[in-house]
This record gives sequence, C-alpha cells and structure tokens, in this order.
Amino acid sequence: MSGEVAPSGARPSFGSRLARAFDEFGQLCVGIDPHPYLLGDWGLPVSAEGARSFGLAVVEAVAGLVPIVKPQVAFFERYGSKGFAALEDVIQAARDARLLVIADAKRGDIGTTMDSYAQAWFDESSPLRADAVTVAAYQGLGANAGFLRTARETGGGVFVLAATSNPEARDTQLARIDSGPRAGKTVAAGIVDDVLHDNDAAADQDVSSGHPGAATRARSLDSIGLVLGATVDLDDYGIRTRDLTSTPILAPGFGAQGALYSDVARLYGEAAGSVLVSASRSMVAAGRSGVAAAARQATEEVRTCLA
Ligand SMILES: O=C(O)c1cc(=O)[nH]c(=O)n1[C@@H]1O[C@H](COP(=O)(O)O)[C@@H](O)[C@H]1O
Repeated sequence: MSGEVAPSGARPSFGSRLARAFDEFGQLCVGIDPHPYLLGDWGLPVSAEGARSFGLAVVEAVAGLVPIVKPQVAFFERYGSKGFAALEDVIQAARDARLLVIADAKRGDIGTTMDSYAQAWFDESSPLRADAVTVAAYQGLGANAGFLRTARETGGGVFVLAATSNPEARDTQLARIDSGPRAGKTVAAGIVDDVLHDNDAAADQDVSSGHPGAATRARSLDSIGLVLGATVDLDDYGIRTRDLTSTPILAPGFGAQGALYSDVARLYGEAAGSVLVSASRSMVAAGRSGVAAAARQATEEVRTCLA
C-alpha cells in the first residue's frame, strides 16, 4: 500500500516526487562521496573546499540525467563546520538543478534526539534540508516515530537500514528475533515489517482524512523506504520482494562493491521498479569528464534490464 500523504509544508510527499523523478530520469542514484584519494585524482585539495568543488562538479554533470544524488555526510563532516558549509552548498546546488537529495547521514538514537535530527534535515528553514535521510533503527524503529512523522509532514523521506551491503552486517541482521510480534524473523525482516506497517498506517490515515492519496495516481511510492544492499541475497533474510512494490528501496553495492546493473531485476524481483540503483566511487572513477557518461551508461543498463 502506498503511504502517500499530503504534507503541510510546501513540498508534495517524497514518495510522489520520487515516483515522478523515476518516470522522468530513470532509477540511478549517484553518490557524492569525496574520498581524499578521489580529490587527489581530480586535482582538488583534500579540504572542505575540495569536497565542495567535487560535489558541485558531480551535481553539474548529472543534472538532467538522473533523478537523485546522495551526498555521504561523513566525507563533509570530517572537515568540521567548513565541511558542513560545503555540504549545504552542494545540497542547494542539487536542489537548484532539480535533483532530489538523500543525505546519507545514517542517524539513529532515542526519540527525543531523533526529533532534533529531524529539525536539522527536514525543517524548511534548515540549510541542511534534504529530500530524504538514511537512518539506523538499532534502537527500535519506534524511537524514530517522531522523525518519520516530521519527514512525512514536511514532504521528506527516510531510508531505514535493513539488509546492508557490507559483509560485517550479516551476523547482526540475520539474527532471529525471539519475542514479540516479529518472533522468528530475522532482524532485517523485522525492520522491513516495521517500515511496511508504518507506511500502511500512514496510508490509512490518509484515506480517513479524505486526501485522495496514491490510489488516484498512475504510480506512486511510499515515503518511508528501506536500504537493501545489492550485494546480499534477500531470501537469506526472509525478505519478500513482492511485499515491496511501492516501498522505495535504496540499493547500494553497485559498481565498486561488485553488484552489476544488469542484475537489478534478478536481485529485486517484483520490487525492482522501486529500487534506487546507487553507486558512488564507480560514477566518478573516470574523472570529472567521465561522470556524465558513467551516469548515462548505468541508467541505460538499468533501463534495459528492467524493460
Ligand atoms: O546507506 C547507504 O547508502 C549505504 C548502505 C549500505 O548498506 N552500504 C553502503 O555502501 N552505503 C553507502 O553507499 C555508498 C557506497 O559507495 P560505493 O561503494 O563507492 O558505491 C557509501 O556512501 C556507503 O556509505
């Protein structure tokens, strides 16, 4: 069920904006990860200014080619306040270029602290305002309730880590829940259930409030999504792709981590149409002049695979 909600702020819901951007630009998400070695390769200083130039160049190269970019906050945060100022400029440039922005901040904490993160990333007056943010639910998705509510109310989106692309995560994410309504499921599948439940509840509220919602649109997506890495086998986790056809799926792991664009359909099955195919290093590996070509080629490979 699609949790389309009419936010009270200026923006339509994240899910509806993402669905529209998919229709227009395809499903590639270009990561903006200014690793020091990449700044060196690009002839940029290893500094906030270098990260800013790198980010602006990537935005310029992919504007009008892809729906969304994902700055990795860590690569800006490492330079302190100057790094955050650089990130603000990159977010603004992306917005001006009509690119959606996922702030890859991987926030996660108790509810009251999450509420403050929500102000940082979703409030209309915040210079860091993004379209969506990545979060960890290790303290329970319930602790993120206020964060998810603020996201919806401001037309923002959230991607909750569930089955991540890194091999170190397997033991934790494959562990079985031993009590409560999700007993017997893996931790990853439990998070998937929690997100689906949250989106369903939001959609029910939407219907009862009289908002026309997604049902009247040709295609829409929910606003709370999942991170499901492209390097894992979702069957191992007990995650069923048929449940996820309207759930945005952020799928890192393509390119540098080994997953192939031509495998999107096989990896995500019935949910492939809601996958954000995400790649960072491989998009920029050929240098500044190669970014647009890399984005075009990846977009085309994904399109062909899903045709
Ligand atoms: O949330 C993410 O984007 C993420 C989740 C995950 O499971 N694995 C993962 O690699 N990422 C991020 O995706 C990017 C991957 O970069 P590349 O391996 O260079 O494409 C990095 O910024 C990671 O922090």
